[in-house]
Amino acid sequence: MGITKVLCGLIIKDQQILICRRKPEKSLGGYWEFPGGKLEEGETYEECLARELQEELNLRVTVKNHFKTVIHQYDLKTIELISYRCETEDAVIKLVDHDQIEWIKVPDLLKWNLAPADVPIAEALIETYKLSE
Ligand SMILES: Nc1nc2c([nH]c(=O)n2[C@H]2C[C@H](O)[C@@H](COP(=O)(O)OP(=O)(O)OP(=O)(O)O)O2)c(=O)[nH]1
Repeated sequence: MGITKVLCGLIIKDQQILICRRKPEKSLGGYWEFPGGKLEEGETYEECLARELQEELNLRVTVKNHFKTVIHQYDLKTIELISYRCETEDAVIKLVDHDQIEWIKVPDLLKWNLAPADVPIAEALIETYKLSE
């Protein structure tokens, strides 16, 4: 089986980052993640992320720089999780694939039950945040 490419957005606003909890009926239900989704054929990474964030949260974002890519093997599949920093002016979020969202401080990320593939991204973000202080 191949590797599924998944894009996710690191949306930081007023010093806080957005995390979303996957609905219980979804794969990895109940885990917190950086919102995003699977790359479709013919899309660039930036197009995929902008589309997913619009569909899932009704957020219009500007996709900024690539942050980190993680390859993670779950029991049933392997994903390549590609994270980008994103910015948004929108304040209102609509929930479609998630049942809860939180804006949290970056140093608190590991206190949440993150999807396993997201943990190395969270760790790297925390390190970057420490250096920038
Ligand atoms: N969107 C997103 N997905 C993530 C993250 N971390 C992580 O392991 N994943 C996994 C969950 C899903 O298996 C896959 C993304 O697919 P999706 O969000 O389109 O969800 P889905 O339920 O349609 O996917 P599936 O697993 O049922 O095929 O990547 C993350 O931070 N963001």
